[in-house]
Amino acid sequence: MLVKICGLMNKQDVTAAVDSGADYLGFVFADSKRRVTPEHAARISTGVPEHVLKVGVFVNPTKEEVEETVRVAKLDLIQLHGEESPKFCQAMQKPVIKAFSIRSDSDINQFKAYDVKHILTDAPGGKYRGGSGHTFDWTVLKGGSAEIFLAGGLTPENVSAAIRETSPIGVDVSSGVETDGKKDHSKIHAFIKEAKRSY
Ligand SMILES: O=C(O)c1ccccc1NCC(=O)[C@H](O)[C@H](O)COP(=O)(O)O
Repeated sequence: MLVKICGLMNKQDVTAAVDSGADYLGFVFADSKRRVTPEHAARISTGVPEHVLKVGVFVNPTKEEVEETVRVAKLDLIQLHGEESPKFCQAMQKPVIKAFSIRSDSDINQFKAYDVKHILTDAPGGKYRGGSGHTFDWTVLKGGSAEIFLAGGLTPENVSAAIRETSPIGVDVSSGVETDGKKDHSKIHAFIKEAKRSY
């Protein structure tokens, strides 16, 4: 089970995620309370072991913006969280995680047009496009055949049930490992332990 800890904003939180066994680290470059600059992401992820991959999260970016951010922040993957087309995803220089907001069964039909590394399913955003801390109806994923990365309102308490119900290839979390809006190292540790145990 792959685990992505998203919305990392400082070195201590990056270290806690790595030491707890995270596979992917997410840095948000879109409009968000968790937004970081490419330079800051580069600074706080210096020294991360090579097997832990750095993911840049974007919403409807330009190709140039992604390329510059990949270069400065030394990203390994690109997460596209807006209405990016299959063609745009194809044009990326790094493997793509394409995120979809899931409102109903029909949303899963969009997946097949995308030839990407991972499909990530998330709850519809609120003020921002992601990181809302809300879950969506996991039963809609039962009709799909794609291997998905599950996100949206996951916590150390519900991740095990979420994995059982949806059999994802990976799980992604941001709000559920925070206390009072800040990453909580004991929650990061508990989340990763539960996710890896539930596999
Ligand atoms: O996390 C954000 O603030 C964010 C803002 C804009 C676009 C995407 C964003 N996050 C992307 C993620 O991968 C989150 O981990 C995902 O939406 C799940 O968030 P949460 O429900 O808070 O666990």
